[in-house]
Amino acid sequence: MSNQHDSQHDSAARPLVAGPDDGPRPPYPLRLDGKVVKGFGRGSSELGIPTANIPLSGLSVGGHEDVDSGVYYGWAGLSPSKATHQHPPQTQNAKYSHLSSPLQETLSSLATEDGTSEKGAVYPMCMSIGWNPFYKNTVRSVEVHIMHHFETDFYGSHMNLSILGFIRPELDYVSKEKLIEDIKTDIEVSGRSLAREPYARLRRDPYLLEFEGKGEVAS
Ligand SMILES: Cc1cc2nc3c(=O)[nH]c(=O)nc-3n(C[C@H](O)[C@H](O)[C@H](O)COP(=O)(O)O)c2cc1C
Ligand SMILES: Nc1ncnc2c1ncn2[C@@H]1O[C@H](COP(=O)(O)OP(=O)(O)O)[C@@H](O)[C@H]1O
Repeated sequence: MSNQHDSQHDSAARPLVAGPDDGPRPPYPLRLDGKVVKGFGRGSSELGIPTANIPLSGLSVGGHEDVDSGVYYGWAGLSPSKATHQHPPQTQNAKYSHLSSPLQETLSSLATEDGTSEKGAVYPMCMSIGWNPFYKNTVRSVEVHIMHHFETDFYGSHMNLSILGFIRPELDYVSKEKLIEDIKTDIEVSGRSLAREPYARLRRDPYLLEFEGKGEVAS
């Protein structure tokens, strides 16, 4: 059944954190991984929100084929590449200027903390698993928006994901603008949810930087 959001829908009325404050409860963290592959090319060009896709098989690698479709938040580890070696300026989160200033600070600190090393880098992320009802996709996809400004793309990198909570089911929308508004709220919810200490500390989960034996590493 399709859940179409009507014109009464108000992103501003949504709760701004998801999941219990004392930390993720089973089945979280959910771990999955895969190589970053091409999607449908709509994320950056149509929505202004790039999403790194991993093959659907990433769900079965983690044993999570049955995971509900929807929007989730957590941490993403990226294998070393030109993208992870850049040291962008402080203004890197200018793209989040629509968000409240406490949240911009949270995102900024989450993005610049010692998450980068020669082993790769760990970033806050917000992701969608599903059929993208707005676009009526015929295949399920796993798409990750990393809350960080990259100077280059990173197709071919390996991405390790630790999902810490569920935000909402996937929905259909009356317009592209409504979809974008909800994704921006998802990004805000993810930043606030991950900033809580029991979630923030899971950024150091060693799994996030384990890439050996998981396929080629991008140059
Ligand atoms: C946080 C987040 C939430 C999303 N929520 C929905 C949704 O509720 N409904 C939907 O149809 N698509 C949703 N999408 C998927 C976008 O439609 C998708 O990223 C877009 O189609 C770009 O796809 P592409 O990268 O394969 O080109 C969401 C994406 C993200 C990153
Ligand atoms: N912040 C980001 N989050 C996710 N992907 C990003 C980000 N910045 C750059 N990228 C790059 O952009 C690509 C996604 O772009 P997008 O327009 O959604 O195209 P497609 O869906 O065809 O892969 C990712 O695979 C990645 O290489």
